[in-house]
Amino acid sequence: MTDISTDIVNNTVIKRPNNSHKGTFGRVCIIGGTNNFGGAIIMASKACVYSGAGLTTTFTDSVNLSSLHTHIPEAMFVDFNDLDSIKSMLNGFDVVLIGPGLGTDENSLTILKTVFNNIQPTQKLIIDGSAITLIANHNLTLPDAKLVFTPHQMEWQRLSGIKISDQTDENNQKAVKQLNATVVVKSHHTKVYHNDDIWTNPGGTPAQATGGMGDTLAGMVAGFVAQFSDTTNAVLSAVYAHSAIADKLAEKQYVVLPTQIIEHIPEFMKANEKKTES
Ligand SMILES: NC(=O)C1=CN([C@@H]2O[C@H](COP(=O)(O)OP(=O)(O)OC[C@H]3O[C@@H](n4cnc5c(N)ncnc54)[C@H](O)[C@@H]3O)[C@@H](O)[C@H]2O)[C@@H](O)CC1
Ligand SMILES: Nc1ncnc2c1ncn2[C@@H]1O[C@H](COP(=O)(O)OP(=O)(O)O)[C@@H](O)[C@H]1O
Ligand SMILES: [Mg+2]
Repeated sequence: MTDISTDIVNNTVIKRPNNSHKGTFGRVCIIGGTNNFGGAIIMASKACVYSGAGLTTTFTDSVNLSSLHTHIPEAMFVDFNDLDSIKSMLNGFDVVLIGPGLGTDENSLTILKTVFNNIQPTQKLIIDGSAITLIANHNLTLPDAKLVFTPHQMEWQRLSGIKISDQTDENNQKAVKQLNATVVVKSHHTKVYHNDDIWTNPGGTPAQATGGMGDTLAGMVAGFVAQFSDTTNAVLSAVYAHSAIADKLAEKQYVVLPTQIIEHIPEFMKANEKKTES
């Protein structure tokens, strides 16, 4: 088992090449936000854009459109009830994140199934929040794609069948291998599992215990995975950055809001970027 360290971030967050453009830094699709969870998809989308993804498109309920664009005009919008658009557009993205505020009703299930039926093996699919609960509730078969899951302990219990009290590294690792995925099990000591490797996140604070904190992390993971070629290191760097920013803010704040973390992502990445071009 290894602690995630600043070294991983320093070697992952590369200096941007001079001749780059938005297409260099990945096309991301973010799907979620039923009419009562609009905030979740806005936070995930904003975190993704602020992490540096080249192009971010948010597929959400149309009731969220004006608030999405008020908070993050850089994100594009598609109505997630337009299943034909999901089918025709999905393959144009390098990274797909599904789940923040997606909800667990029949409509949410239809959207998730549409994504599963159309995703390609070369695409990176990040599965968070309600999407994890839907997979567990409906025993869905996972698609062939490069999978990353970001469950909190209760979602992990639903998906893996391992009770929170039994979520040891040994038990978790067995379940992760069956999923053939990278899994971030979020808690006050977040762990990341990939094949035989296990990492512990050394940071994090109870000041982070507020709704939307995981939606923000999911957006960061999507943004990092879109830009940095090694997916596991990109996931580890996003997990580390999320809590390192929170820890810093918590030195002076009783509670740290997800939206405050988002504002500090570009500054954290600059302070921790690799010193040479690669
Ligand atoms: N502003 C928004 O729109 C928000 C939307 N949200 C969305 O709401 C949906 C449901 O997610 P929830 O997680 O709220 O509900 P869930 O029902 O999936 O899980 C929450 C339950 O898990 C328990 N739990 C046990 N261990 C935990 C741990 N280590 N971390 C977190 N919870 C733990 C909690 O006490 C709680 O009872 C998701 O799609 C999520 O993205 C939430 O993120 C809250 C904010
Ligand atoms: N006490 C804590 N210490 C450290 N990190 C925490 C603590 N409480 C919550 N977090 C972090 O906040 C995030 C919560 O994720 P999640 O429960 O999915 O939030 P939401 O779905 O409301 O956005 C995780 O990254 C978790 O590690
Ligand atoms: Mg969550």
